[in-house]
Amino acid sequence: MSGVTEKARIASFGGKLLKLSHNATTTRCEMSFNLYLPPGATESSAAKVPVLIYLSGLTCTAENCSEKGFFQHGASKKGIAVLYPDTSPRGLNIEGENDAYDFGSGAGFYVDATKAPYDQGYNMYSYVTEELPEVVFKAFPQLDASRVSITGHSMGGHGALTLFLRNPGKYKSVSAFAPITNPINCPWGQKAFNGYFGEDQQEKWKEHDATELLKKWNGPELDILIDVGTGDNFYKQGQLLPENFQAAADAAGLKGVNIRYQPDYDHSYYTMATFADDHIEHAAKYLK
Ligand SMILES: N[C@@H](CCC(=O)N[C@@H](CS)C(=O)NCC(=O)O)C(=O)O
Repeated sequence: MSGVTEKARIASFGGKLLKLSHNATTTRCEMSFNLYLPPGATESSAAKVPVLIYLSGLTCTAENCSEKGFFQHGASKKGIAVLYPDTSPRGLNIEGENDAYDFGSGAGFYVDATKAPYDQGYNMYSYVTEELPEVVFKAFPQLDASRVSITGHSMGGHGALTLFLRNPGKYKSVSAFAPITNPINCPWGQKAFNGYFGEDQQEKWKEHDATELLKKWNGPELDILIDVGTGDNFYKQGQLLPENFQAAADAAGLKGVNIRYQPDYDHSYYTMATFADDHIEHAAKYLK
């Protein structure tokens, strides 16, 4: 596999979960990622397999969702590969990068930092939209680069929504679990954008804010599935702000934002595991 090191191959729901790594240029370090290949998705398979990218939340690596998100269950049935990237560069030795759970390591926020010192490698936007797919599609010719969807949780839900809304047509569909939908107006987002862009870069902040991006959307009709648990403490604390996202859609006359408030569900992977099949089904409508 060109440039990709395989560290483990684990049988899962009839397919294989591969634990992989590669040396990334954009993030200036070795990046780990996981890839689920559904049954039959071998190099010699006649038909190529579409891909769903799952972006994880704060503190996560590629492992969290692979181990307990239950995406492989639906992906196996639908014949969809799942790509699980890491959430930040690792070990760059930037001062302070390991000091907090919500900034730096494990908290790349799917942006390209422009403020020093984080501009030295914190480029998760370019990594996820360009470098990682390039590496993966080269190493795994059984995957179909023309059929890619995106989903994610919390910070990764913000990543999924913003990558989709910034790149009309690049992803066939988008969905999210408990996404940070209006980072410029919540503590997590403000801390991250302050550190990665700088306080004086408000226009730049808006370029990575799903609610702001929605206001300017002029792509095809939307069909966005979002699940938020009413028992989610981060929702209750105003970190996710799905009402702002819905209000922006309504004000812009955009149909197709389907936010489901799931009674009692919290911010944990019990929620992803419960609704993963629905999100696979949503992606499959556009990938198959
Ligand atoms: N560690 C943080 C919580 C961070 C958190 O809940 N992270 C979510 C994503 S935003 C997560 O998926 N954590 C890892 C897990 O549950 O496996 C805290 O103590 O408040």
